[in-house]
Amino acid sequence: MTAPSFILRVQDLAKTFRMYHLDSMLHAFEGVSFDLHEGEFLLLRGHNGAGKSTLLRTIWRSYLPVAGHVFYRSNHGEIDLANAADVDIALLRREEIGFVTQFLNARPRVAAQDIVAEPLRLAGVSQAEALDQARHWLDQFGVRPELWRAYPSTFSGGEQQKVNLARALILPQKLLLLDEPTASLDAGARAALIRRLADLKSQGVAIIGVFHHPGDVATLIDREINLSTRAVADEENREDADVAL
Ligand SMILES: Nc1ncnc2c1ncn2[C@@H]1O[C@H](COP(=O)(O)OP(=O)(O)OP(=O)(O)O)[C@@H](O)[C@H]1O
Repeated sequence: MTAPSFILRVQDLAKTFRMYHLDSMLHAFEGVSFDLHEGEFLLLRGHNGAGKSTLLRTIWRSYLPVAGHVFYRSNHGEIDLANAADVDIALLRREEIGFVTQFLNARPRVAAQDIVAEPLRLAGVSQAEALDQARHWLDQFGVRPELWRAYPSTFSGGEQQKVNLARALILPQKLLLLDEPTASLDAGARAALIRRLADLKSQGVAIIGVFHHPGDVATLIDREINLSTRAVADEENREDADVAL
């Protein structure tokens, strides 16, 4: 049987930060390689400072790596995210790759429901339908109806996070990067998030996530990479893991 082709192939990826004020370099991670396929859920583990967030941000291309490749099979063809033009990265972020952090980038005077509906509007969904779905997801994540038309800049940390998740997960993407998305969520919202991730995974969305309480997503995990020990674990067959760190 031929192995399914990858969505993401990370090859010998390394990120170093230059600490100008100290005139020194800090190695966040190096030699990271793995493949990710449709519908796979990869958990990133490691101690504080092991490089988990930095790896996600490098794949998302907030950071440029100092070495390696991030081959991504987009709907427009294969592209190396490590070397792609900013304009291509912007397009992929709009259409195919999602990134959820614990922090909402709240824009002034934009209502919660409009923030959540925006990805659907950009995808051509009508205003009425997009708002309907936005309210559905705000409700699923436990945002009170009286807040739907309010501005999230004044929301609590957990409420902002719920708006963030509703927006990020409203439209299935090919690749989803999650940086501690459960950090400030209550139990109800955590359960809603896990249900939504299971649903997206079954639709073929490939997911890479960092979770401080991985037990939350235990049922979804296919593979793990530990950036502290460079160990790789494959749920099904450790010997056959196509991950080489
Ligand atoms: N912009 C930056 N400039 C300089 N150093 C940075 C920068 N971002 C991260 N680092 C350093 O890179 C290392 C990895 O940080 P990172 O945030 O990726 O770790 P992490 O594994 O996500 O940690 P945690 O579990 O604490 O969130 C840390 O030592 C951090 O200080």
